Amino acid sequence: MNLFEIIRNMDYTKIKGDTDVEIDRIVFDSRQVKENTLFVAISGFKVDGHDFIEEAVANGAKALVVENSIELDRDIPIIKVKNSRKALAHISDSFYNNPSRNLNVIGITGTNGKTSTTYFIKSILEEKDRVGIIGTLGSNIENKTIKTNNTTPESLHLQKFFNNMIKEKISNCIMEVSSHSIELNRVDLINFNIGVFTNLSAEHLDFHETIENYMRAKLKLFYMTKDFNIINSDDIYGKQMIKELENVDTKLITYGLQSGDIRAENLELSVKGIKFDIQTPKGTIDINMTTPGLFNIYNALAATSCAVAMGVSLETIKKGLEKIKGVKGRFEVLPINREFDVIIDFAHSPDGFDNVLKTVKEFAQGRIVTVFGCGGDRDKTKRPKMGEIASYYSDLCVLTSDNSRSEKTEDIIEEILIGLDEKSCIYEIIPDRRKAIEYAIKNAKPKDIILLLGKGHETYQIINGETYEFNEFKIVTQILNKLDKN
Ligand SMILES: CC(=O)N[C@H]1[C@@H](OP(=O)(O)OP(=O)(O)OC[C@H]2O[C@@H](n3ccc(=O)[nH]c3=O)[C@H](O)[C@@H]2O)O[C@H](CO)[C@@H](O)[C@@H]1O[C@H](C)C(=O)N[C@@H](C)C(=O)N[C@H](CCC(=O)O)C(=O)O
Ligand SMILES: Nc1ncnc2c1ncn2[C@@H]1O[C@H](COP(=O)(O)OP(=O)(O)OP(=O)(O)O)[C@@H](O)[C@H]1O
Ligand SMILES: N[C@H](CCC[C@H](N)C(=O)O)C(=O)O
Ligand SMILES: [Mg+2]
Repeated sequence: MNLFEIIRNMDYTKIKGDTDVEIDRIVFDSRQVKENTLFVAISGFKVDGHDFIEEAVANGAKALVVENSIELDRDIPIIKVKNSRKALAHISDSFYNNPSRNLNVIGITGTNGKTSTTYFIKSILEEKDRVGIIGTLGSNIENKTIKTNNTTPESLHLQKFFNNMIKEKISNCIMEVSSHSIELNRVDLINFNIGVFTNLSAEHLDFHETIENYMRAKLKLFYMTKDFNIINSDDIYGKQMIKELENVDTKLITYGLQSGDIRAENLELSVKGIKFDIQTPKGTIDINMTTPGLFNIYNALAATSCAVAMGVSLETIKKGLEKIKGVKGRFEVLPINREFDVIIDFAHSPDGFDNVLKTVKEFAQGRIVTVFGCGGDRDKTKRPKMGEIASYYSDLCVLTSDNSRSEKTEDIIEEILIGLDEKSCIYEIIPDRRKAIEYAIKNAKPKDIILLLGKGHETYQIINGETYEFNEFKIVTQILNKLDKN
C-alpha cells in the first residue's frame, strides 16, 4: 500500500522524504525489518525503539514513523507523530482496510473471567456461526491457535488477526481487552459492537497506581462500543460504571445474581459442576454445566447476556453452555484416578484466589493443599493479600515460584509471608516449583485436594530472566509415574 494512503487519516508532521512509496510490511521491532518495511519507533518501558533506527534502516526500512526528532543521513520518508503506539493503531487499521468494521467484535474486559467468558460465548455462537478469538490463550481461528505474547496484542497484530478472520469468512471476533491494551492504545480504532464487563478488583496497580485509574481504563472500552454494553451489576465497580454509562447511546444490559436484566436463580453448586436457571426478558432456561464454581455462573450470565443481545435463541444458548467441557488451565480437575485430587487453576490475583478457594472449600472433604507463588516484576501489593487468602482457606500452603522474572523467588515469598496467617495454616517454602508440586503429591492423604494455582495453561516458567519449559499437566503425570515406580 502507498505510504500516503496508510498515514492519510492521522495527525503527523513530515520531517523529510516523499510519502509516495510502496509499503509491503509494517513492524515495530527493528529485528523484523525487511525490504519495503515501514518501521514504527516506540519509546518503550525497557528500551527506546528510536535507538534501533540505524539497524532498521540497515535491514531495509523504506520509511520511518518516529516520536522524537531524529537526524538521518538517508533519503527515506520520516514521519513524526505525538504518540507512536497511537499512530501504529491508525497505520495498522488503514493498512488492513479497517477490518474490524467487517466483523462483529465483542470485547471483554474485567480483572477475572475474561478468558473463560470468551470461550463460553464462543461455545454458544459457534452453534450457528464461525468464531475467532483473541486472548490469553492466543489467537484462535477454527481451532487453529497462534500463540501471542500478550492477552491483548499490539494493534498491528490485532488488525492482522482481524484481517485473517475476514479472509477465513469469520463473522464474530471475541476478544479479551486488557486494561494495559486500552491505556497503551493497542485497541484504538477497533469497531467494537459489544463490550462486556466481568468484574474489577485490585490488580496491575504497579501500572495503574490506583484502582480508580484502573477502573477508568476499563470504562473507556464502553465508550467505544456501537451496539451493547453488558455489565455485571453485582460488582461494586460495575454499579459505578452503569451510572457513568447512563447517558451513552449504546444499549445497556445488566446481569447478576442480586440484580440485573439477566439473572441466575436456584443455584446448585458441586464439585461436578453448576446447575441454575437463567431469567431473561425472553424467558427462563435451566442450565446444567460441568464447570464448577460460582464464578462460572457469572461467566455464563455474561455469555448469555451477549447472546441475548445478538438475538440468539434460548435453546441455542442452553446447548452452547451445556457442551462446555472447561477452559484450558481454568479449574481443571486432573484425571489421575487417585485417592486425592489435583486441580490446576490460573488464579493469580487476590480475587481469583478468593473465588477458587471458596469454591473448593465448599466441597472439600479432606485437606486443602495450595501450591502457589506470585509473578515477579508485576504488582507487589497483591502478594501479602494472596498469602492471607490462601492461608485462610488452606490447611497447608506450599510457597513456591510463579514467573519470578527478574526478581529473586525468595524475596517474593518473603512478601507473600507478610500476609500469611500462620495460626490458620501450616506452610512449607520450596522455591523450585517442580519440587513443591512433588512435595504436595508425595505427602497427599486420601481426600486431599491439591490446588496448583497461578500457572494454568502456561507451559513455561520465567526464572532469573530465563524462560524454561514448565508444563504443570506433564509434571504432575511425571511425578505420579515416578512415585508408582518406587
Ligand atoms: C508494560 C507493557 O505492557 N509492556 C509492553 C510494551 O513493551 P515495552 O514498552 O517494554 O517494550 P520495550 O522492550 O521497551 O521496547 C520498545 C520498542 O523497541 C522495540 N525494539 C526493541 C529491541 C530491539 O532490538 N529493537 C526494537 O525495535 C520493541 O519492539 C518496542 O517496539 O510493548 C510490547 C509490545 O506491544 C508488549 O509486548 C509489552 O508487554 C509486556 C510483555 C508485558 O508484560 N505486558 C503486560 C503487563 C500486559 O500487557 N499484560 C496484559 C494482560 C493483563 C491482564 O490480563 O489483565 C496484556 O494484555 O497482555
Ligand atoms: N468471573 C470470575 N470472577 C472471579 N474469578 C474468576 C472468574 N472467572 C474465572 N475466575 C478465576 O480467575 C482465574 C482466571 O480466569 P480467566 O483466565 O478466565 O480470567 P482472565 O480475566 O482472562 O485473566 P487474565 O487477566 O490473566 O487474562 C480462573 O482460573 C479462576 O480461578
Ligand atoms: N495476565 C496476567 C498473567 C499472570 C500470570 C501469572 N502466572 C504471573 O506470571 O504472574 C498478568 O499479566 O499479570
Ligand atoms: Mg485472560
